[in-house]
Amino acid sequence: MPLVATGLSRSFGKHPAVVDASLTLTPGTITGLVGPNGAGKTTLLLLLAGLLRADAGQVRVDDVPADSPALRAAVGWMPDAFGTWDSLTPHEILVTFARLYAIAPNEAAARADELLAEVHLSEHAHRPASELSRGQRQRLGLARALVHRPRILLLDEPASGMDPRSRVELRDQLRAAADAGAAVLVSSHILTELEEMVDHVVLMVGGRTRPAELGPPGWRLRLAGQPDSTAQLLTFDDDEAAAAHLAAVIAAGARVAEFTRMSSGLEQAYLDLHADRT
Ligand SMILES: Nc1ncnc2c1ncn2[C@@H]1O[C@H](COP(=O)(O)OP(=O)(O)OP(=O)(O)O)[C@@H](O)[C@H]1O
Repeated sequence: MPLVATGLSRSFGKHPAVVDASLTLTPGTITGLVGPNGAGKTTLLLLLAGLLRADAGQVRVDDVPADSPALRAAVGWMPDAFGTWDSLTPHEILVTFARLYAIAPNEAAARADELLAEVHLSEHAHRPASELSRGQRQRLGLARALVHRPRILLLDEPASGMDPRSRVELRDQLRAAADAGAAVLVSSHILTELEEMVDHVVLMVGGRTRPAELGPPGWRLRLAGQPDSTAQLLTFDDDEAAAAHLAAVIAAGARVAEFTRMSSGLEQAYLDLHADRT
């Protein structure tokens, strides 16, 4: 278990932003962090990254209490908006961060080239970062987070501002990081997208964490000529079971006009939070 957080709390003045939050990040898995605006997700990510001090609770990595410098060396952190040094180029920015993580100069330059190719910014490698679009900045932020091959990867709304192709690539990049042994935590409001990306979900509401119990996904089946309101809602354990049911319905002579995978278990779990946005 590389990262176990227990009882983390943090207030800003009298306002409790994170209250007794606990979670475990396991190597090789991607965990989603989901909650309404103001739920405390960013504050929790900052506590986990060692970038904000907790009022109470602790973070242990490999069962050793993680003090901030040790934690920061193990963590790759991608904020929701990546602020660049605009007078530097993306290549210089990545080399600078690599050097801060004590990567040797030659290796740092090679790693920067490799990551810029991976996030499709090679063309921009040697132009000022001020020329990057918002989505391109996000991709540079991802490269920055990966530069030292962190064992723990924390990403705050990484897909925001990215175009659809970049989002698909992001999903593949996070899976590759997990397959290489990283423990990944990613916050997002885009539940369908998140569900395709993650292995587990932690819900957050009012500063508190709770594990999400996701039901099986639902399918909607509508026959030709049926009004929308009479469509059947069905649940299946997996795609195979859904496909078998569809085949049987058609074989029995039904004229199926629509067979659609519906809102995910995650979306329902989120709506069940009944949470007020703050
Ligand atoms: N630096 C700060 N000073 C004062 N209050 C803060 C500060 N940072 C966050 N808060 C408050 O703490 C609460 C949690 O904020 P946080 O940014 O962690 O939420 P979030 O879940 O990331 O929200 P969003 O989905 O909108 O990004 C909010 O009520 C916010 O107003």
